[in-house]
Amino acid sequence: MSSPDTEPAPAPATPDHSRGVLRVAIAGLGAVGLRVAHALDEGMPGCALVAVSAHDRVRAAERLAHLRRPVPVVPVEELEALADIVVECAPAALLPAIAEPFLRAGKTVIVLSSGAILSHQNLIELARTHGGQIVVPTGALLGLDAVTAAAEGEIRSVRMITRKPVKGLVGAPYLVEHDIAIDDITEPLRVFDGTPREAAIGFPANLNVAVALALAGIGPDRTRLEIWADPALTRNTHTIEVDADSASFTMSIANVPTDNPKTGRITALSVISYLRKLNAPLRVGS
Ligand SMILES: NC(=O)C1=CN([C@@H]2O[C@H](COP(=O)(O)OP(=O)(O)OC[C@H]3O[C@@H](n4cnc5c(N)ncnc54)[C@H](O)[C@@H]3O)[C@@H](O)[C@H]2O)C=CC1
Ligand SMILES: O=C([O-])CC(=O)C(=O)O
Repeated sequence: MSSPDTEPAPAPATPDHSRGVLRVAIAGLGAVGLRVAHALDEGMPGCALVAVSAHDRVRAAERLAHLRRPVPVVPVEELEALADIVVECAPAALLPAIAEPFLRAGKTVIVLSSGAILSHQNLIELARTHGGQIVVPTGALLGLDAVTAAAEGEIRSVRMITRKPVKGLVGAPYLVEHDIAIDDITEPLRVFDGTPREAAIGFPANLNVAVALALAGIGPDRTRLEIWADPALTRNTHTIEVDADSASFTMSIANVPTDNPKTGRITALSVISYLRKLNAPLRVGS
């Protein structure tokens, strides 16, 4: 038996690409998806972009042509066979088609169209049955860690006030249905006062954040929500007021829009920070 002195030095650690690398797929290559794709392509320890889905596959291939490691553009149904985790950042109606195959395989789905979870709650059961996970990132919001922590105690009330520039709200089904014209307003106008459950239907491309807040806290029927159209604003702003037995807090965020005026820049960054934390030696925030 050799003594410790004479034992060969252990081989230097080298990255093992055969296992441990999470294969990431992106479904939807718009404001969020493209930014996340770039971040993954630039390199993220433990994560590799392996495939994307897009509405227009030719255009998507063009948008991805300059990636260092090009990936295939495939229909959403083909993503699961290629990846361990999918970032859903497509139109809300596609949520089941994107999420179901991954959840059935016990994998993880990062859901940006969080409003659509309310009308597809069977996905939660599917995740439970097969050992998959639906992750709703903080997205365009803030402080969901504080809200979920407060929910471990008793939350008495959660209120959110969203103010958006007119072009971020125009065309929302609720406005059309209720004949609320906002194109020519000169003063802030409250266009909605209700719950995230109602807003998920009336403002499907706008109020994912309110549903995320509701899921973190006291649910989509007890959370109160106001939406204002404000012609003087250039940023999507959300203010949250929480009253709980552990703490009361008020938080605000003013989001710089992307090319898609409905979506704040921080949304994609929230996904990127989530992916980066998965393998980080120091993880801050829950
Ligand atoms: N949770 C949150 O905090 C936030 C959620 N969102 C939501 O995230 C989602 C993505 O947002 P954005 O990137 O801003 O939207 P986007 O409209 O810029 O991008 C969506 C992309 O999906 C593509 N698409 C359409 N049909 C498709 C198909 N069959 N297969 C694959 N891709 C298809 C579209 O062509 C488009 O490029 C939306 O549902 C949006 O409402 C947006 C901002 C914040
Ligand atoms: O809620 C959303 O889906 C998007 C939003 O308000 C924002 O980007 O500020």
